[in-house]
Amino acid sequence: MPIEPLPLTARFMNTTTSAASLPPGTLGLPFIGETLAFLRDRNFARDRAARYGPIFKTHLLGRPTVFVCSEEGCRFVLANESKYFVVSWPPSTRKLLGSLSLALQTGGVHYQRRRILAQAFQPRALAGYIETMDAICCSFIERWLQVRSLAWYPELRQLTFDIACKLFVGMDSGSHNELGEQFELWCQGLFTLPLNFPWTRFGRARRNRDWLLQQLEEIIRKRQESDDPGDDALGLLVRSRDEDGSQLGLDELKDQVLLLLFAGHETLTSSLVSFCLLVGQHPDVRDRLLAELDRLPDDAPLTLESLQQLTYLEQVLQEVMRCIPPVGGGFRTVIQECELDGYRLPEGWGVIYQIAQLHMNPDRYPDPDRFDPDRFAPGSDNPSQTYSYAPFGGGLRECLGKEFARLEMKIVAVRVLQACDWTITPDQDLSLVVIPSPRPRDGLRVVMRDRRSAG
Ligand code: HEM
Repeated sequence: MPIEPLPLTARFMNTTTSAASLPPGTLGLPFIGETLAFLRDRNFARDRAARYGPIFKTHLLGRPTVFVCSEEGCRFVLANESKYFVVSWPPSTRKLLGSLSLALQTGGVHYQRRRILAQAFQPRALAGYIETMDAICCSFIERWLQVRSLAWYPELRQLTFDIACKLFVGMDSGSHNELGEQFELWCQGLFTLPLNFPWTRFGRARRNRDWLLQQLEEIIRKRQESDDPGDDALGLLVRSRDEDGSQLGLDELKDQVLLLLFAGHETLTSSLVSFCLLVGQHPDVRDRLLAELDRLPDDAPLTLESLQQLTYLEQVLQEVMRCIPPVGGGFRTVIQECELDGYRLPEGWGVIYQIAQLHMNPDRYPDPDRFDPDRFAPGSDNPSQTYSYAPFGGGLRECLGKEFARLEMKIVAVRVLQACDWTITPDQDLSLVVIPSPRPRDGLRVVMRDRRSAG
């Protein structure tokens, strides 16, 4: 997302005066504040924004925190990375990702590493991923059509993990070996209280991290010792040099690869299951998607160009991520006191820019709970070019894998639509679990039928 110049009006400006008041809201109980409600209540931000307005204060994970839910507010936070704000994931996430992970690096090192990692997401690299993504996806679909009745979320999770393992570290069927199991347990600790005991989720996840790093070390060492480190993302990282000409060290490579495996499948699975849910609930949208797919040349391999022509699919995916953003928001710390919309943001406080609430603004999205892909129709007042729409964040830390994610979502969507007719099984809980990323509570149980054999 391009960063537009900021209006330096009196409402959005740095200030060292303490005349401005703190945002409205409550800090909750001593020490734990409102942490438990935040972790358990999916309407936490919605309810408080309705009560206090789009900028409110609370107390989370050990410190006072301001939620920012307005378009201008999100733009201010995202455009002022490193000036007033710096990324600061919760303590459990920080410890499990590792300090050498791009998501935690800041300043010049972050900039430099981002340039290196970005090479794995250039258009030429992306074009080279299509065949693998397509082949893995089609093999999962064949299996689903044989099983016919399944919980889709865990299946989609395996699919995205297999793709990430193959494209990032060259490993086949990652979800079917111990790596997949350990990885799942590690993910479960990412957003928890950082209590390091053998019986806590966080404590177990720390041990899973140690195990995963050992495996990654073996894989990385082999590549480093080989004359040909390979063409996948790991090969690229092993060959890369920073501006001083030095290579990334083993510890950093392990953290960066772990991040890619995580980022490369957790959020993607969420967006795919939401697509299957929402399209399954809207037959009119599915019919329009199928009509668009009929225009794809028969049996021709998918390419970046042919996928680009699927403009209605693009709209549907945008609306899916508006309604159920895979990442609910981003965590920051105020590094220099500033003023936002007349409120003081003190140095040291936490800030969360809230994507989920941003996407529910009725002024931008009339009847915001309605699933309506025509909101993103070309030529209309398309909100995707503004800060009212930010599923991938924005500014210096905009999602590095955005184009990879969009590509994989499109390929899976095309193949699923072409091959499968699915019905959402009644009598299941479709309400969303939101941490670490949204998914239907019962895993989206569906019954499948092969469209191709139905003629
Ligand atoms: C639908 C899928 C995805 C969504 C919605 C998504 C969303 C996001 C968001 C909102 C951020 C910014 C967080 C912040 O502001 O602190 C982010 C960062 C990031 N994403 Fe994604 N992401 C997706 C898929 C991916 C994929 C497939 C990859 C890589 C394989 C990836 C890699 C990253 C990385 C490395 C960062 C950190 C960037 C930095 O700090 O400079 N993401 N993502």
